[in-house]
Amino acid sequence: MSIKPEIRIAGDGQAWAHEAATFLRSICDHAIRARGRMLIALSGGSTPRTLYRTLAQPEWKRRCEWPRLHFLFGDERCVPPDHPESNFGMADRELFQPIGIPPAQISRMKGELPEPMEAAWQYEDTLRSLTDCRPPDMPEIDLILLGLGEDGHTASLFPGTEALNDRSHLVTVGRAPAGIALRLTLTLGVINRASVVLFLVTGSGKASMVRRVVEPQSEADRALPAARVSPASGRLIWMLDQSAAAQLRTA
Ligand SMILES: O=C(O)[C@H](O)[C@@H](O)[C@H](O)[C@H](O)COP(=O)(O)O
Repeated sequence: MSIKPEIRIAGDGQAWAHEAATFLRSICDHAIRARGRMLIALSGGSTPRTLYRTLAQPEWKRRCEWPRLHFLFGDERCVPPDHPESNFGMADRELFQPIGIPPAQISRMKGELPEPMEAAWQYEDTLRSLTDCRPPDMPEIDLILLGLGEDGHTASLFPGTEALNDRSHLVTVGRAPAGIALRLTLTLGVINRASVVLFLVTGSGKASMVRRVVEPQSEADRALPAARVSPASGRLIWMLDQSAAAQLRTA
């Protein structure tokens, strides 16, 4: 049973980035008040980069309790951290360095390891250690940021791949049809255990896929990776700009 998503629509461009940053801070403040600290898994891609740049601006830097946050990643390309395609590398340039987040507050996926499954196992250990969670229980991440690909992928869970149906790992190796093929990714089990999942999607190019995922009309729609994100006891929120929301019927 899929939970009902919360749809938030902001103006295009900087208006969306400001609304997304304001909403993200409210989620962080709530989690920090409840638990004293917050585990947040970052997404890669160009959409979140706009948000990270906004959060790194002076008027935002002082508005978040950064020392209370511990940064994880939803996925990572199998490349070194200084590679231009590295999700950690992008977050480090756009968010961690400008704000001064210390390495002790960051747990990155080691995309540089020669054996990707070894990197996946190491990250599983990191997740379990940070959440003090033993098998068979599923670690609970406070907030997972996700993007949406035009093919309906999210994190590095691509349509028709084994990673999408991996139920025996917390972290697995995904295969992308283009670009860097091998990628480390959280599995749906971990994503759907999160307290809050926040999709960040902008641009008219995503509008038809947003409608298919948010308002599925067929089994094919419901089988899309992003459509299978449905936190069992958490919140599912879509932070859209007007262009990406243009084909939604119910918003
Ligand atoms: O590593 C990545 O790139 C992300 O995990 C990926 O799932 C991304 O969110 C989508 O491909 C959307 O990317 P854009 O935000 O660049 O459109």
